[in-house]
Amino acid sequence: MNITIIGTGYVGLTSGTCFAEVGHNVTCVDNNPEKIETLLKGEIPIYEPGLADLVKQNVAAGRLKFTTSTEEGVKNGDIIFIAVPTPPQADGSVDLSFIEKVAREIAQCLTPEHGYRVIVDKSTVPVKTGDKVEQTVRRYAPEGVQFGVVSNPEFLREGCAVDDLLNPDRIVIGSNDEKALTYMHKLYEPFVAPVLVTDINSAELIKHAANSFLALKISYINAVANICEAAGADVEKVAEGIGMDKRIGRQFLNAGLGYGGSCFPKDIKAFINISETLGQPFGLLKEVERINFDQADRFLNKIREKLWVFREKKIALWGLAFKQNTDDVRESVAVTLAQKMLDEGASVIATDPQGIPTAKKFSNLTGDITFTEDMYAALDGADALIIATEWPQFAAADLCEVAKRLRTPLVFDGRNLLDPEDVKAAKLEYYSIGRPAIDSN
Ligand SMILES: NC(=O)c1ccc[n+]([C@@H]2O[C@H](COP(=O)([O-])OP(=O)(O)OC[C@H]3O[C@@H](n4cnc5c(N)ncnc54)[C@H](O)[C@@H]3O)[C@@H](O)[C@H]2O)c1
Ligand SMILES: O=c1ccn([C@@H]2O[C@H](COP(=O)(O)OP(=O)(O)O[C@H]3O[C@H](CO)[C@@H](O)[C@H](O)[C@H]3O)[C@@H](O)[C@H]2O)c(=O)[nH]1
Repeated sequence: MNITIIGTGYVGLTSGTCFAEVGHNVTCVDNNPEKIETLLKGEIPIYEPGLADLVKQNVAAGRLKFTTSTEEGVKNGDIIFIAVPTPPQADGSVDLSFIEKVAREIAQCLTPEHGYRVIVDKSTVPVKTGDKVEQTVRRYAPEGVQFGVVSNPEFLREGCAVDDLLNPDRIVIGSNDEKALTYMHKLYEPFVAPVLVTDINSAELIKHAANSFLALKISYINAVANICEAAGADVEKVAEGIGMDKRIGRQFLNAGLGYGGSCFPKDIKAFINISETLGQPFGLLKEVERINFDQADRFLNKIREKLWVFREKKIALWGLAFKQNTDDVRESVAVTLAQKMLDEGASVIATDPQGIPTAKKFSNLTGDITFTEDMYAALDGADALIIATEWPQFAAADLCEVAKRLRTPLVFDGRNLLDPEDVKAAKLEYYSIGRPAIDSN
């Protein structure tokens, strides 16, 4: 089929490439000329494992194209996806101006000669946005244009997006238009995954409800971790014990510094706002947020307690990305921690396998911060090591080397990555989340 994706960011580029990979002809549109230029040169603007090769292969096969022209995209695509940002506003509500603009642009490019078109929203949007998209396209399109509107929320995780797209747990298709549904079934035919068809409002709600539930699991285990700390129990054992119940499951029960990234913080805020707007306030989610934001402060207090003050302290920071296997630093807890320590006068030397260029470009860190590619060099002469992102490289660190390089063998592990037995063998003083502290003696 001929597919167009408007918005070639994390979601647009990875999903467009995966649609091409299963045999569709895909045109990816973006209004950022720099991004399209990079892609046309054969480079990709983000780090996502496996994506660069897939882009190259599908461009070479003639199935994947990039352009800045929405007109060209609309001409090429029987199915037109919208994958533009839906950022939060100050009150938590969603800024839908990017969606509205694209809906208008699509409408103005459509002609009756194009025949029937399906307009699919893949961005994460508040329930009832589909209605607005339909009204807007209807209002701005020339008379005689035929189209259907679909909500097809995206559930990919950064860092494993290609696999999530090619082998999804489920595909959710929401539409009240039978013809649009036929197109969508054909589009997803090459995928071996259950397809759930719903009305458009339910599909939109599924996305916010799913992200909120995952965030709730994280805050739940973090609250349990704090109880474990007070009681001298081990949250890792507790999570294992809870997670062995198939009804609960072990995933998303990793205690730590809490959730960050471009999705959970904004989507939980949005769902709180949506529920209030609909007159059904979702107080539970406010508590999820509170627990999450307190996690980083609790961790900082733990560090302050040992270092006394940050001023004139050199801190080695392992992690800048909001999670492992990505270069994305949007709403990264690691970056928040770094800024708070810098504000209190620490000098920070940070490392991350992929996040250094993005942190330099986007995170606006101010103060005495330097970066190094070498995770061990970051430790030289530092007063403490802080682990803030769950990269496997950090989990597999040579802890004797860590102890040798630090000025004082103090380690604060915000992601519970290190094995307590290895920590003891390396004679480190060690503090993590919801697990007993380990003394260096
Ligand atoms: N990042 C994720 O892991 C993820 C996963 C699932 C859903 N989502 C949702 O998908 C949506 C997009 O997220 P993202 O992370 O891909 O954002 P992004 O910022 O990485 O990409 C969005 C792209 O849209 C482009 N754009 C904006 N306005 C445009 C216009 N008028 N015409 C053409 N291009 C335009 C931007 O230049 C940018 O490249 C959001 O609603 C987000 O919540 C994101
Ligand atoms: O047990 C866990 C799992 C995750 N996290 C943190 O939670 C955040 C989000 O992680 P993850 O969900 O793996 O990454 P995202 O790429 O943000 O993916 C989420 O957000 C996307 C955008 O909406 C959805 O598509 C995905 O299904 C959803 O998992 C990160 O800061 C992680 O460090 C924890 O603290 N503990």
